[in-house]
Amino acid sequence: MEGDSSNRIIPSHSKGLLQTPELYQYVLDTTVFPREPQPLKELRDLTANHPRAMMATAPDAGQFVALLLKLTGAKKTIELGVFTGYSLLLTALTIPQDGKEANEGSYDFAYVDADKLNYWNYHERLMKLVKVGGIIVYDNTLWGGSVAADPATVGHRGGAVTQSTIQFNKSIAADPRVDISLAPLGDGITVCRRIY
Ligand SMILES: C[S@@+](CC[C@H](N)C(=O)[O-])C[C@H]1O[C@@H](n2cnc3c(N)ncnc32)[C@H](O)[C@@H]1O
Repeated sequence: MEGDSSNRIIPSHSKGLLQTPELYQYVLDTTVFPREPQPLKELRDLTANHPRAMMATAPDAGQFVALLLKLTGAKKTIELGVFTGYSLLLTALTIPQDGKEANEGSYDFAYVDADKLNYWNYHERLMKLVKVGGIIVYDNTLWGGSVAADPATVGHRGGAVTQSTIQFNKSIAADPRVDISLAPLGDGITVCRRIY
């Protein structure tokens, strides 16, 4: 039957945000995996056997973060939430080797993928740590689509994290200190540029 999803194979990193699993697999196969550096591929393969493998940054979101790092020429970066280090390794592989110690107000780039209930606290702290013109990226800001789902159908990805993410998305949209874009890559990544 057309539109029947019962036989679909869900790509391992899919958070179900794209129209079909095949479309997500297409993005991975055509654009992401052919360009993924070998050490990242190996780390992703190792992480696939971890019981909490879904926590790793999705490779399509990671590719976008690497592009942002290059576009901004970031050298001083900070990351919150490491797990097996996919996003950390991609940052290390992408930024120049001459990174320097950073002080408050001098970070070029921050990547946040830690305690979802604390995203707004991280934001307030990072608004001091990241320089004006610097970038902050928040992962999982669509939280598996649950932010827009009927609360009755949200399941295990619902509850406190969904509510907190909904509030975070509202607050960041109303924050005049940052330019923003919520890119529907991976599990949703919100890119902020500090204005002042
Ligand atoms: C979603 S995973 C990060 C995945 C990582 N970006 C990657 O690509 O592998 C979240 C991580 O944040 C850590 N974490 C959770 N709460 C934290 C906190 N309050 N402070 C620091 N780390 C925290 C967890 O232990 C976990 O390692």
